[in-house]
Amino acid sequence: MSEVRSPVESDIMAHYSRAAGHIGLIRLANPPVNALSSAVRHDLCRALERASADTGAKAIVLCGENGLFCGGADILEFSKKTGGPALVPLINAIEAGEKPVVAAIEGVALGGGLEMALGCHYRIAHCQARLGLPEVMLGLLPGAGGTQRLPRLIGFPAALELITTGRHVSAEEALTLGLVDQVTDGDVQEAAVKFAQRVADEPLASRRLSTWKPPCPADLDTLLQGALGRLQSRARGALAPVACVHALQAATLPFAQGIEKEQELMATLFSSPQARAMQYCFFSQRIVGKWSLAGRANWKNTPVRTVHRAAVVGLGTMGRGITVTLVRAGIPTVAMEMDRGQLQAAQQAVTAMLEREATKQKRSLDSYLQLVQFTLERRHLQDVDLVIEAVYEDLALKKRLFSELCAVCRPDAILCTNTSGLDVDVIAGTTRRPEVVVGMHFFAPAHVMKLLEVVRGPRSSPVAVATVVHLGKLLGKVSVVVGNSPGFVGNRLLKPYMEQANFLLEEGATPEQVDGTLEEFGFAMGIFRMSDLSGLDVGWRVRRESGLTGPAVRPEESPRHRLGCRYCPLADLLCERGRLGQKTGQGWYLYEGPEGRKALPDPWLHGFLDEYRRQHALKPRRIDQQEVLERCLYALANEGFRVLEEGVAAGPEDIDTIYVLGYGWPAHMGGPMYHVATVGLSAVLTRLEHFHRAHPDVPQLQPSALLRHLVAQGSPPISKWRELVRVQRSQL
Ligand SMILES: CCCCCCCC/C=C\C/C=C/C(=O)SCCNC(=O)CCNC(=O)[C@H](O)C(C)(C)COP(=O)(O)OP(=O)(O)OC[C@H]1O[C@@H](n2cnc3c(N)ncnc32)[C@H](O)[C@@H]1OP(=O)(O)O
Repeated sequence: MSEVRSPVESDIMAHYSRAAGHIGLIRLANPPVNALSSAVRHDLCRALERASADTGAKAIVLCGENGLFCGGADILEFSKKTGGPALVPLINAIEAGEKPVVAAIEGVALGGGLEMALGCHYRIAHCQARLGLPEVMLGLLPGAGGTQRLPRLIGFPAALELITTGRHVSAEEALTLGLVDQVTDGDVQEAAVKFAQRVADEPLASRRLSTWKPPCPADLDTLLQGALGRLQSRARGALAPVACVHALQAATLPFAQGIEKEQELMATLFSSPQARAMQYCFFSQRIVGKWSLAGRANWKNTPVRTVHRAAVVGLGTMGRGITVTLVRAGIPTVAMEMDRGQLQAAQQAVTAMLEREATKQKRSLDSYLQLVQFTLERRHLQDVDLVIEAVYEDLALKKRLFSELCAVCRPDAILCTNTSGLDVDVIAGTTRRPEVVVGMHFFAPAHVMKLLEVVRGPRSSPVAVATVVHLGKLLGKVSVVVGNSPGFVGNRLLKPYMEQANFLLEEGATPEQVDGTLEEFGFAMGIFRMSDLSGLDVGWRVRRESGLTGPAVRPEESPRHRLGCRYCPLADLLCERGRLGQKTGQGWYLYEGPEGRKALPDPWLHGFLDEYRRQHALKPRRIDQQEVLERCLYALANEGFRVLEEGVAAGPEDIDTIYVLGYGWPAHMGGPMYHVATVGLSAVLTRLEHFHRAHPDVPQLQPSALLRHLVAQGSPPISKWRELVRVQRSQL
């Protein structure tokens, strides 16, 4: 492809040149993702003017540099007042132009990027490209005509699904949906130029989506009402998905009216606290990738080892999910068990999971199965680059296993433990190579949940940490590097949160009341429903091992106190009665039977709570929603400040990412640290002081030193905490 570029044009962010065969070429050049910043929009307007004035160009190809079409509007600009041409009229101008415009999509076309492509008259995609309207994930809607053009092009049902989930689709799926006109596995710009030459003289009128009548299904109202109902119950107070449906509803109106409605809805979302919170989440998930260790090693200067072959040892629920995750990412994996019966059961389960995956990805099951080797034999671990241990959460067992792994694996093999809170350094200490040992804490179900806590032990090498973080990215996870503290970050913060919920039961609340309040706040699941789902025995075992309950407790000790601090034995009492949660059909709730899913209020439990309060002379009182939220969430965030003080997490973004991706904290509320920053640190401090005065035997309610310090500093914005904490720690 020949093109003429002047030196001046090479400096601008959307520049115009001429490709072969009378085709004008506009290239977006705003690395890393060609976001449509005000400067890009400005230059794009100029480039369009030049292209339409160029009498030598019969058609135009619009493409992006850096192997990527466009990542959408510049999210950084959302919190600033920026000028530049607005996107809606710009896209309207592309569509209204007299020359056909062909979008050449490679890499991604997302958000405003895809909306711009929808304003083009044709779309050609590279086979590896991904397309989507993910604005809902940022608390917004596709407000550059996307809610109006997409249903006109692909119909309401598909548009509704794409816009309300923000899901990216592959080029192949985009072709099936009619979202693109052609897919190529060659050079997409060359294909687009050839395509543009072919269509240069075709009439344009029928290619302008704004003139199309949307294909309205007879049951459109039912479809949209059904979606609204589902979203309102699932999105738990999130505004954006609901606004997306309303905007789509307006696509039945003439285009100009539909756009007006879209803009009106966008304006309310754009300035909403929810959108700010979700955009904070977006950037937090990128900030956590920029880890650094105590020395000078960090994400930029540390080499990564390629994992050509991995192994998973222990094929229970977690091990199976981890195996599927590795295989799905194309990594040859040894899947090992110690017991033949267990291995057979795991092989069946993993095969069934991979079969579902193959159907979803339109791939053959064999292409997955050939990547996995099920085995009972240790010798198959000899040539792997990385092992993930996923055996039962028992320190002695893990220690034994790691000393065996050290003997059998290559000296440079990285040895990871999927413990959810045990001391990674103690495990590492059983090997001769503690530097290759790293924690890799997956969340259940491991093949679904996006979060990975990467636990750096004090002796983990930077290369081992970097390799595990990189592997996490290949597996589609967001890795957060955390310190080796009991429970790491996620489970450590869960403890005070759970404790407060339990204390509230002693004081007069019911599980339904606490969960209802948390779910109304936006949690996918209240704390008691979540405990029932994970199994009450998990925490019971930890408490027995740490001597908080069970035979180690001295008989003279009060059941409601341990080591001078308040203790609530309610969960232990349920476990002693065999009420372990969903798996036994009874826990904090009643289920239709063992493994039942629907949590029903349990009259027995209510009677049990009454009796417990009587026995312990606890006078039940009315507890309002505000107290439930403040006690549970402030205690959790207070522990978050301690975790920051101790350097177990590098910044509030790390904690918030962990809670949003791993613990069902609603993204539209930002995360626990973002939440307290929004409430106001001074107000949170006052409430914690109040609660601690009322409950002096609960140390978790005592405000942390960092919280006090931040308040004393005038409550700086959350974006400044990371640096403040880093400086404070470096002075210790
Ligand atoms: C009063 C009414 C006012 C109305 C005003 C209306 C204005 C808006 C009009 C229309 C609506 C359009 C809205 C949008 O388009 S919103 C944006 C939609 N796009 C996205 O959500 C895409 C977000 N990006 C991604 O998903 C990924 O970054 C990726 C798939 C593009 C690339 O992934 P990967 O290779 O893994 O790289 P990173 O994620 O690490 O990103 C690299 C780097 O780039 C930054 N970045 C990515 N996308 C954007 C963006 N859209 N804007 C700004 N910056 C972006 C990212 O933060 C990383 O930065 P770094 O950490 O500093 O390196």
